[in-house]
Amino acid sequence: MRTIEIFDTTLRDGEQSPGVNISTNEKVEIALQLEKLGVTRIEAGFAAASPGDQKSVAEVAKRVKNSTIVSLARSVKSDMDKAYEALRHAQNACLHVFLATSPIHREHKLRMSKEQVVEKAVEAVTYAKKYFSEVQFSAEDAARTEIDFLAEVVAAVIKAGATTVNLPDTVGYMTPLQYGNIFREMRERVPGIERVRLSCHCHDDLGMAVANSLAAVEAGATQVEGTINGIGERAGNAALEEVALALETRKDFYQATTKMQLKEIARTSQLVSRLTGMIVPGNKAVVGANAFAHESGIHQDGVLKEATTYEIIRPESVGFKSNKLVLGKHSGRHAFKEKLVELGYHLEQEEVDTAFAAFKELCDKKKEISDDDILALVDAKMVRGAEMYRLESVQLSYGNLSVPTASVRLVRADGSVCEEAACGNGSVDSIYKAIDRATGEDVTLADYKILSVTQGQDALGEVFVRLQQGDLTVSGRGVSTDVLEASAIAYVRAINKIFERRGEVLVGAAN
Ligand SMILES: CC(=O)SCCNC(=O)CCNC(=O)[C@H](O)C(C)(C)COP(=O)(O)OP(=O)(O)OC[C@H]1O[C@@H](n2cnc3c(N)ncnc32)[C@H](O)[C@@H]1OP(=O)(O)O
Ligand SMILES: CC(C)C(=O)C(=O)O
Repeated sequence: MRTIEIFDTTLRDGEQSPGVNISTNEKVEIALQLEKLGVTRIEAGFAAASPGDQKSVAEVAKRVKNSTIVSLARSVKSDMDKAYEALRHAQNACLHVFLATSPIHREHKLRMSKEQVVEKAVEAVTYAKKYFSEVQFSAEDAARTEIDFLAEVVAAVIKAGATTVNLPDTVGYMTPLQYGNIFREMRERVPGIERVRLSCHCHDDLGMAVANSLAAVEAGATQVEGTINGIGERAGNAALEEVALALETRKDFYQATTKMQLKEIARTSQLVSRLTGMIVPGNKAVVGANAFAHESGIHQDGVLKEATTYEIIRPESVGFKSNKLVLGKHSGRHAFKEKLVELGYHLEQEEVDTAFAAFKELCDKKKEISDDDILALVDAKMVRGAEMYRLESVQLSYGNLSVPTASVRLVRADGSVCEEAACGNGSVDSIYKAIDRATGEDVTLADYKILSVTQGQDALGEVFVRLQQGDLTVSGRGVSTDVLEASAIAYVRAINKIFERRGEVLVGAAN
């Protein structure tokens, strides 16, 4: 089994994400977490970019002990001098010097011939070696470089003393097969290449950064570069947590592993997201909020019976507490019952079925069902005595210049129907007057409270009412995604309690 070294560039290439600017203290905090995560190298910045970047590299170099600290530098002496200054106090340091090799970059950006590129690369590595025993050379845009010329540059920098050679797919142009072939070609063509670390660095412009990195590993790369959560220039870099998990989960195939402490992945991802402001998409592999969430009934049933039916990674193995069964309209009875037990309900099958039917109705109105929704729903369905009246429908005509008018349709316990309409001072008042007419009851509304049980625009609204009739005081509670419907339900339930309290016999129970 080979051990692949992990080179983390969250603090350098990751910080090249538009809009991201990480302070020195934040960089130190992330670097210490990366050290815990067990990455081999931490690229702390580009010391020559600004005094702030130089300071950050220096602080990280002072604080981190177990990972090698790296600074990037152009093949320019003044850049390398600044990197040296920043890295002086590091326990283990590496200078990362780069120069583009592809025809596009040579012609348009550097305006250099092939000969000048080789000469400058060798000169830079030779200069760097005066200060550093570890020197990484990156042939920027290696992936679009003529293969013969790339082999020439790689051979020359190894001869000059580079200890790591990195072959980046700077613009994310490669397919896995093509990128792997570059590594195969270099290993065949360049004598002595086996003595240096061979590194890959992939960008995600075509969504293939992780696949390309793994292809490089298959083809002999010994180091993978990337960032936490895949952040970085443009579409970002290879997400290191994905690379590590692919190697771990498919050890059988890759025959390679890393020294990463996988249990630290969740914490690292959350820290990077918080300090960079780069939100992790819900469906992101390994660290997204949905990566271990199951929504559909068939999957939930499978996972409850045996997690490996639908999970190839144990959430605990990457630092999450557990998987999640998200209740929604695709969920089935198994998951619903499991949730009820988790919430402390032990219901008979018939009650579960009743609550499940109500749950499915709610799902059609609401995207995601929270624990509070379930509590409110079960409470509303189960904790209820026999009823004299059931609200079948409520309709409202409302305009800011007209008097609100409500009509209600109630079903009595004996199955008969009563329908009434009324105007009122407001929507709720008109509904309550219509219910009074329909039931023939003379009651006083002593209290009315409205609460949002759950969060979001489609939250459940909960209404409490207190009614008085002579010496009798009763209360009622209604829950619905519509507060007016909740108001009507609460009122009808309170009226039912008046009948109960008066001891009037109910013929069958409407529900
Ligand atoms: C693929 C990558 O991610 S590479 C890393 C990218 N990261 C960054 O660029 C962040 C830090 N960069 C910076 O702060 C600035 O670009 C600096 C300080 C490095 C340089 O700033 P300036 O001197 O103002 O130059 P500017 O950035 O405008 O242009 C880059 C110059 O470096 C040259 N250059 C680019 N790469 C290299 C290299 N590897 N080695 C030597 N020279 C290089 C360019 O050809 C250009 O030279 P020119 O001025 O002769 O045309
Ligand atoms: C400097 C190199 C490694 C780089 O970031 C790239 O080529 O994308």
